[in-house]
Amino acid sequence: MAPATTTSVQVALRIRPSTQQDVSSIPARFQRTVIHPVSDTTVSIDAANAPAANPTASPPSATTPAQAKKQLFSFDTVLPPQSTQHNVFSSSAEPLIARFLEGFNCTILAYGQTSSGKTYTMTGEDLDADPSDPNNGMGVIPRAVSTIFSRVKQTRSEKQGAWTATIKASFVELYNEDLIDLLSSDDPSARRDVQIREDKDGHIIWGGLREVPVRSASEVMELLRQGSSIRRTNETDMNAQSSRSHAIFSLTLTQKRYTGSSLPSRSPSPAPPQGSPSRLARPGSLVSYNSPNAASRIASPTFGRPPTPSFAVAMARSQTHLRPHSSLGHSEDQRTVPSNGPGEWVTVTSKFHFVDLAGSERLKRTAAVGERVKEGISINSGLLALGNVISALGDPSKSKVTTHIPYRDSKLTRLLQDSLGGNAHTLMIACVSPAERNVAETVNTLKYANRARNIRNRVKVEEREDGWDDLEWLQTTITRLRKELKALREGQPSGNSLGVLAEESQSKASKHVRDQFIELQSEHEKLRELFTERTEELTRLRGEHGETLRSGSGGVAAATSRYEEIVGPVIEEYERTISAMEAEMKLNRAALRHTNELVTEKEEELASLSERHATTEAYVEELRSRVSKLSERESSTEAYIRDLEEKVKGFTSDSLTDSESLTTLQKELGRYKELEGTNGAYIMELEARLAKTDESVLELQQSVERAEALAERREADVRDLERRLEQMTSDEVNWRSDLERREERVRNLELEMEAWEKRKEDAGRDRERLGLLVADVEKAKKEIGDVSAPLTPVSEGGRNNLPISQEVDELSTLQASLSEIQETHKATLADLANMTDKYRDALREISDLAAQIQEVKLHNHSPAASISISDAGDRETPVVMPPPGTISRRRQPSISRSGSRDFNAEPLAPTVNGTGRRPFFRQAASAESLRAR
Ligand SMILES: Nc1ncnc2c1ncn2[C@@H]1O[C@H](COP(=O)(O)OP(=O)(O)OP(=O)(O)O)[C@@H](O)[C@H]1O
Repeated sequence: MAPATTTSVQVALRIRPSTQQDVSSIPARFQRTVIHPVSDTTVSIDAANAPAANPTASPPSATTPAQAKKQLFSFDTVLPPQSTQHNVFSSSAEPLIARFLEGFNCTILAYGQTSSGKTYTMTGEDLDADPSDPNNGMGVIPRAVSTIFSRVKQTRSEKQGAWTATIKASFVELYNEDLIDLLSSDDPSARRDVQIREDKDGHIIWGGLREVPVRSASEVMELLRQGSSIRRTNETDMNAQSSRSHAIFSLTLTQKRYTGSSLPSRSPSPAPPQGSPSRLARPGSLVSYNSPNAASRIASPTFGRPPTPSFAVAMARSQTHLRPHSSLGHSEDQRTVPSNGPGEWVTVTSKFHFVDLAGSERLKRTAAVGERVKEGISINSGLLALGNVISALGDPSKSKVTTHIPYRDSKLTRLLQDSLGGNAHTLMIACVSPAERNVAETVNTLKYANRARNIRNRVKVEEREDGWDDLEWLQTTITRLRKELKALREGQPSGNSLGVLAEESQSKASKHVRDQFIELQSEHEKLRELFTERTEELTRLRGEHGETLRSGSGGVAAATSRYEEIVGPVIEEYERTISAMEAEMKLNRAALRHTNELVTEKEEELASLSERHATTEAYVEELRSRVSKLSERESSTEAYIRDLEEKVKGFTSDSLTDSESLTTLQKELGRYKELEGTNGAYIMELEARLAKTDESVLELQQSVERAEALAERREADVRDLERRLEQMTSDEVNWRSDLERREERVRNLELEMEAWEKRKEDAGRDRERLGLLVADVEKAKKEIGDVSAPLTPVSEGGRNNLPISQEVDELSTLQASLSEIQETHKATLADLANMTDKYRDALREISDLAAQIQEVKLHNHSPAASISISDAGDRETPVVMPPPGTISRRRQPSISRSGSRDFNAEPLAPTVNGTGRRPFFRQAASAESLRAR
């Protein structure tokens, strides 16, 4: 078996984009993005508002003092919000598929708060889409399934008959601490629970789970759809379709690999016979590679657990002379197969778990009530246990002192035991939301995910001999081996049994040695016979030789030479034969030694088998003793019950005879009942108080929410007022400059007006003068009339002395000066009219200005203006309150009857120098009338 290697849990961080639900459910001021990718492996989070999630948590990997609230976290991959589903799969999940096909167990685990995108990442959208299309919404599971099937197909065609694979799928959910089979064909009410057990090697077994053989990706999608439709989901305030359970979708890949150089001549594994061949074989051991449709409910082994073969499979193996390689202690890679020798079929089983956890949630934020509360508590407690396991495994400071990993604290951690710190390549995809509202949960997720990177798993491909867990098979094998050992010790082959042993347990080489040994033994026998024969002949010859010696010493020399002639070659041959025999004996001894070694090896194997058998027996014994203890306990309980019954009987008979004690007891009973009644009332009262407290908590929650909403509205109002204030401040500046400009113009106009008044006074004086002139002219005209009427007497009387022509001259002179004065008067009147027009224009302009000033005043006296003024405070002098005596006071218009502003009205027309405007208007009017005349 290949040695285990150490590998770290890989962690990818996925930041989801902002969703429609975020926009509608999170107040605008909390929608700000707080997490930002800094590089392909690092993110920074603005955790200013995040409460300390876990005071014992290790500090993040790097935090600069300058950014006390900005924290940096590092991961193996960071996937920004714009990452597509295809990006996520190819950058983090795809590399695991090669490991899975090599025979390693793998796990992909989606972790994060509710609504952070776990289900979207694992399952995604539209399972019927094309998995090779990088632009659709398919998640990690469908893409992985499709890739696995296409690679299996490719390997099958590459290796032809030397490789087979079968895939099975299972789907389980953990809901409120109950494990539910999502692919079970049973009626929901009769559905059997899935149990978690542990085998003697500490591997976790999921008992009673249905595993469905699958032959194509589309079959898997169908199962995925089927299971997902039953999985518990519900709407919460944070997610329209929130998973209310942890779900694990698993694929089990069983590969049969042929290790020989040439193609095998038979199928990898004979189909087991019908029926139950083994007393202890579980249904899981009845794996039929030829009947993929036969979905079986099995005691599904999790990571690292080999399949349990049936006795029939084991027997079939022994009949085909295959020795399980694992019993030789070889791994597949280390195995040395003779280049032209026969190969072996090796079974490798690996599991791929896809885990979609339910998200952690704050019950207040999800607005959970009733059943949702129970679900939320169960989800959170499972995740808390998971967090503790991650902390114990991944916190460097803790891992030094902690040896106990709290896997048993929840079913979730029991299920994931092999994936966290066990035999599996594990990838955690930590999902987070970008919104500020979720920053506390996001920081928590980042901390745990960061810590998970420190978890070390020990991974290996499990290739254990089929049958090690099959007690009946082990017992049969031990019995057979014992027989064979006995036969070997006695040196006589034991028919079929030895033949089976030789074929099963010895290599070709040892068989060859044994054959040679037998051959040599027979040869040795033959030589021994020859040796005896020759020795007899030698003895006879020696006897003959002695007789010859005795009969005559003369022929000694001749006899000796004759003896040497006859015996010499025989002795030489003997010597040769003996040395050859000695060499063969040496060989035989070596062969025997080798055989002895094999026997020793076999004995050791037998000893280890016996040991395991003993362990198994001890286990069985322990179970038996437990059973007997239980039955003992049961019998003692029964005895106790009988005893109690006897006592009750006795008590009844006693009570019949002793009516007093019965009465006392009845009284006592009555008292107890009373007490019970009081207690019941008290409990009810307590419950009512509890309900009230719940109600008030609810009310409190509602009022907090209302207050929050109100605060939000107020904030919006304040923002609006601030905006208006700014607008008014800028308006105020414009108005101020405009006003100053206009005041300047008014001042100029008033100066002009003064000049005109002066000119008007001059014109008045001119008019007076003209009036005098006109009177003179009138008088002159009269005089002329008087003169011209009694023309003759005049020529006779006192004035009669002036010549008429002289008076006529005088008159014409007067008329000429009159007409001249009239001309001047006309010109003056024209000037005056002109001036009056200008003055009216000026008045109109003043009227406009006054109206504008009034508007400004009205603005400045409105509440907003008050705020503005009070806010402006000592910065500026308010525009609406000019100092007394300035020109603006003079320009205040009064409201005439018609509603229009009347600038001729006296109170509104004081002049700068204190004189009223009325005389001026009257003068203007008289000038006007004069002109009209
Ligand atoms: N990367 C993404 N791109 C677009 N939408 C996403 C993304 N991730 C998640 N969403 C959307 O966000 C919403 C919540 O996602 P999802 O249901 O996967 O969250 P969850 O973590 O599984 O939640 P829960 O734990 O409550 O089940 C879904 O509407 C989903 O479509």
